[in-house]
Amino acid sequence: MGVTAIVGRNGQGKSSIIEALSYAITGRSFRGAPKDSMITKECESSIVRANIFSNQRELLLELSLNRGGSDRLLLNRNVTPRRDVVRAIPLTVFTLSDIEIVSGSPAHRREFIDDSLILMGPRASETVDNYERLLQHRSHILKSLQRGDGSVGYDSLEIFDESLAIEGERLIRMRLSLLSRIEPILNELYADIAGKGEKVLTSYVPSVRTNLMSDLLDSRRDDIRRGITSVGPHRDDIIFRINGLNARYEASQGEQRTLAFSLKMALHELLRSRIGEDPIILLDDVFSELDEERIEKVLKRTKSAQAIVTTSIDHQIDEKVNQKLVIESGSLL
Ligand SMILES: Nc1ncnc2c1ncn2[C@@H]1O[C@H](COP(=O)(O)OP(=O)(O)OP(=O)(O)O)[C@@H](O)[C@H]1O
Repeated sequence: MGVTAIVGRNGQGKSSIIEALSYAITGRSFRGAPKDSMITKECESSIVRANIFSNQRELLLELSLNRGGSDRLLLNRNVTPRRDVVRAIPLTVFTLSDIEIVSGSPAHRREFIDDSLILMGPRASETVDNYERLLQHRSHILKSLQRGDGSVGYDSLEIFDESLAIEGERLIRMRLSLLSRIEPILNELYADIAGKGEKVLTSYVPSVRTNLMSDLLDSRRDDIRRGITSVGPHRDDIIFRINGLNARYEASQGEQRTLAFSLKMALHELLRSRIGEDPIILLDDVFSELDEERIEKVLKRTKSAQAIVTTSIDHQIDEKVNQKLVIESGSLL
């Protein structure tokens, strides 16, 4: 347990270590980077090998990535499906771009809440997937009705919209329920880091005016003309208010980052109570806009877990973490 800091100047490979670890576990780059950029230039493959202590067990995780070929994911030397690895090694990752959950477009907040739902269990995960699949299907139907190529009839939308409305309403209910569980933890965390008396309120902003089925019906003609579904959870937003002010527009960068961190950590706490242990925490270069006091509070919050943090700020970091490693030109000294 405890915090390991990886310290180094810009461009030495700090983010690459965090990215390699989270890519090996989740199969996704938090920078949105394609697989090929995970392989050293002019090389054909790369290997991530990590000894991980998770679920009270020592695990050996090995991922080999091959340019233009298929990849191999091994857990304790056995080929293992990605979803089993994700389940075996719960993870909380917080990076610079997570500020966009607060400062970015509504799509970032929807992605945060849906990704969080996926971690909450198979039922929620299935609802997120089903809605996404149905929405894509509806988009195909709308486009072919728009073209008028006769491949689908208008009445196919009738049956289809019923399923979409049921799944969409279910997704909204799940998002609302998760938000109501996140909010008290978020408040506790935010007030601890930012100062007592700071109050965060979350509100869900639905695109639905009456109920989803009748709104789909009302907008059907327009949707066919535009080829898109104009109403549903994929058009909703979440507003975070700090002391009454909309954090997207009115909070400082430091406040936005603190709020984004508190959100991720609130989810971390929910996950911990679900699985009975702390997920591993990876924090990539997130201290830049935070003052000394906030950095200390953030680190204190991660101490009960196994955490790796990267930073270029070496100033007194040794006193705040359990061990410090220095990185230079891609190698840990
Ligand atoms: N596929 C690749 N092949 C070779 N070098 C790469 C590849 N992808 C990234 N690099 C290089 O690796 C170096 C380390 O990048 P990384 O983002 O890990 O640095 P960092 O220490 O986190 O820097 P910063 O503090 O600026 O965020 C960069 O110079 C980058 O250009």
